[in-house]
Amino acid sequence: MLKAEKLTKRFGDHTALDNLDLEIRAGEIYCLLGSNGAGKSTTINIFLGFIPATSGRALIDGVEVSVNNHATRNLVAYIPEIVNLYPTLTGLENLAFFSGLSGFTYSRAELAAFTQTAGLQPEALDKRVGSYSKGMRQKVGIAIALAKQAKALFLDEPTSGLDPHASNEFSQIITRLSGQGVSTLMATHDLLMAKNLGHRIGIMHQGVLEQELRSADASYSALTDLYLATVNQPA
Ligand SMILES: Nc1ncnc2c1ncn2[C@@H]1O[C@H](COP(=O)(O)OP(=O)(O)OP(=O)(O)O)[C@@H](O)[C@H]1O
Repeated sequence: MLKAEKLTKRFGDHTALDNLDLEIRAGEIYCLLGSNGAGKSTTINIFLGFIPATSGRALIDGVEVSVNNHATRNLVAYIPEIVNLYPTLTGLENLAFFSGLSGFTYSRAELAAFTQTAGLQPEALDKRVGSYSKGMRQKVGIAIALAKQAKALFLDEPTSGLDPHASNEFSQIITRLSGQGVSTLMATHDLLMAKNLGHRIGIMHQGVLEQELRSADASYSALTDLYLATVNQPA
């Protein structure tokens, strides 16, 4: 479903992403770990078509990603730490607007059903997003993914700053989407979440995917040791 082939990104003479080979199957949740500046967001930004790769290819459902490629943009949804919505529009209006950009027109009842699946309280639907908590904004982000019928989800530190309850709710929804065949690439600093939510985990260091493992194959403590050994390598 998601594939990177020798994907490389240079900013000037700095290599932010170095020959990344990666494959994520339909329904798989893949968590990318790595210290600040390891290349996680760069990877996501290339898949989203926000920035061009210097060399190599990113493919979504067999279609090569390029900047402003609407074919691949329509297949994906993006949930960053703070979901970017229009604060003066309500949750429902934001959802109608963003799903409309992908060519979908839904009735109010259909939009409300997406927000319900995403876990947003019905009484919030007609309130302006400016009054929403971080967790509520993320639920609108998930509702947008559902409404767009996204095949791939890109999450960049989505639970950073969420309380444990909201974070747990978020994980449950991602797991449910995975059961429906949605592939997820999530950049996170939360090793426990990666272990509990991810099917596979990659650890990046200085632009290189240094380690890949199935989360079922390592205890939390073994994952922590591997992470520290990877990110503490000398430059
Ligand atoms: N637009 C840019 N121009 C120049 N350098 C950049 C740009 N974007 C990222 N970089 C550099 O590329 C490297 C990888 O950054 P990236 O944001 O992908 O890291 P990250 O793993 O997501 O880090 P964090 O955990 O802090 O979000 C860093 O050295 C960063 O400074």
